[in-house]
Order: sequence, then structure tokens, then C-alpha cells
Amino acid sequence: IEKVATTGYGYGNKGDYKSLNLSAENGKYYLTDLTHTGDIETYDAKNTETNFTIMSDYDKAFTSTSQRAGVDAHYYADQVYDYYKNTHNRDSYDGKGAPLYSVVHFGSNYNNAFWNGEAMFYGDGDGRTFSPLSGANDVIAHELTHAVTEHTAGLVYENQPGALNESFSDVFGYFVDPDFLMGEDVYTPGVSGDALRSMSNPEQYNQPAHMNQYRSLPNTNDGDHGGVHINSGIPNKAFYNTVTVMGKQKAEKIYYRALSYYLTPNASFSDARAALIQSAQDLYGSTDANTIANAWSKVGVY
Ligand SMILES: CC(C)[C@H](Cc1cn(Cc2ccc(C(=O)O)cc2)nn1)C(=O)N[C@@H](CCCCN)C(=O)O
Ligand SMILES: [Ca+2]
Ligand SMILES: [Zn+2]
Repeated sequence: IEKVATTGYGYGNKGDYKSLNLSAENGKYYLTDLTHTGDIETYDAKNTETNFTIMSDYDKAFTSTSQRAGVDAHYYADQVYDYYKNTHNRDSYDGKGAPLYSVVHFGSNYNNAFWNGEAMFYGDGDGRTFSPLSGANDVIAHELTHAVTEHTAGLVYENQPGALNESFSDVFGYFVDPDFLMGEDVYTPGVSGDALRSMSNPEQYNQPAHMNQYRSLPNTNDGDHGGVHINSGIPNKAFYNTVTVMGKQKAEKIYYRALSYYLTPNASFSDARAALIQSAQDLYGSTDANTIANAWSKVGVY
């Protein structure tokens, strides 16, 4: 007997109704979405960091409180898979239909989400700094774009290439969730209107927005590998300067082309500027190429 595709529904982290692609086998229902080349499978770590079991139920309704994090992770993974396929004709993060694995309830009150090279992991947050981190589609897009970057430009996760790696994840977070805030739906549930990062105003969350504020931090874990989550404010601001002029449709094609065709593992901010200018020139001509040039010059990158 094998798993057969079916549909069901569940409640997300906000108690919101979401329809789900499930699979059924032997009278049990699983968070296994068989509608893409690569399966999308959502696991429950049950607050461990080592044992993961696929989320299942005896009916098609995933409506219990403990299932909410899995419902959002599963639903948003499907949304981001579709985004890359429908907008960029990229079949999963490797372009060859790799399966997508998500793990929720990772650790205890864990205030983070990450891609470990094989799967996306989401903590539940401590309820003050974060609510369960699978509750924001810009977070899922951020993590999955780390996987895309690994399989394309391979931007090394340190110093300027690492800050570009981070920025591309935030930028594709914008393309899936088009607002200039990052993680706003899961950051500080008790405070409205704030976020982890702002692309329009990086300084608001202590990120530089210009090269003359670049933070030369040590390339260590404590130094955030040379400040990759801090210095990403500079390319994020250049993106804001770009997309507000040319719009999302052109920007997402230019950014995808630069990431998948021109950028290399040790690219600097200046190399990224050149790759994006070339991508804009290739696709749309000199007006949009100049928009990119100006957007990066304004943050002090030439
Ligand atoms: C995507 C985003 C929602 C997520 C959020 C995040 C969480 N943290 C830790 C953290 C914890 C507490 C606070 C606080 O204000 O008290 C802020 C940040 N830092 N970033 C994030 O940015 N995770 C990193 C995880 C990187 C792990 C090392 N590879 C990433 O994916 O780049
Ligand atoms: Ca957002
Ligand atoms: Zn990241």
C-alpha cells in the first residue's frame, strides 16, 4: 500500500483556516504534499533537536493547537515551491525537484529558524521575542532561498558574500511577502508594527544602510561571520532603492538572473552591483540597468 494524494485543512499559528495537500495511507493522514515533483514533508520535533516524526492525524483536519506550526510550515513551503516554479521556472531549490523537508517545534522556546543544508527548522519562539517562526511566509521564503543560493551562486556565508547571501534571502522574502519588513508576523507578538529587519529603513533595527557604516566584525560565530545579518542592510537598502523605481515584476527577474547566472561564491557588494546591472541590461536594457547602478551608488557601492 502506498501513500495517495488527498486534500484536507488545518488551522495555522494565528488560528486561521488553511487548505492543505495531504497524503493518506492505512486510514491515517500525513503532512506529505505529493502535488510537486519533489514531495513536501513536514515533521514534528516535539521540542527535541534530534527526533522528527512526520506530522499525521486520523482525519484530514489538522486543527489541534500543537499542529498549528506544522500547518503553516507545510502551507508556506507549498507557496514558496510554487513561487519559484511559476515565476522563475525553477523546480525546487536545486532546480531538479528536490523534496522539501520542514521540521517544527524544534528545540525548547527556540527563538530562531534556519536551513541546515537539508531541511528548514522552526523554533516555537519564547512567546515574547518570537511566536512560532513558521507563522510568516517571508521566513519560509528566507530559509528556502538559502537553499537556492547554495545551489546557484554559492555565496560564502561570511563577510560581504555572506551579507549578500542574507540579503538575497530577505529580497526573495519580499517577493513572496511584498512588504519591506522581515519576520513582522512572528516577531514580538506583544508589539505590533515592529519586525526583525527593515529593508526600507535598515537603521531602524541597527543595520547599516550605507557603505560608510559597514561593520567590520570578526569572522566568528559571535561576530555573525563578519556581520552577515547586520551588513545585509546595505544591499537590502539598494534593493529598496531598486524595486521602488522599477517594480516587483522586473526586479524579481533581474535578481533571480544575477543569483542563478552571474554571481560567484566570493562576490563582493561591488560584484553584486555589476551582476545586477548586467542582468538588467540583458533582460530590459539600459534604463533599468541605470536604475540598478543608481540604487547601489546611493548606498556607497560602485
Ligand atoms: C529568518 C529570520 C526570521 C531568522 C530570525 C532570527 C532569529 N535570530 C536570533 C534572535 C534571537 C533573539 C533576538 C532578540 O531580539 O531578542 C533577535 C534574534 N536571528 N535571526 C533568521 O534570520 N535566522 C537566521 C539563522 C541563521 C543560523 C546560522 N546559519 C537565518 O536564517 O539567516
Ligand atoms: Ca514581511
Ligand atoms: Zn538567513
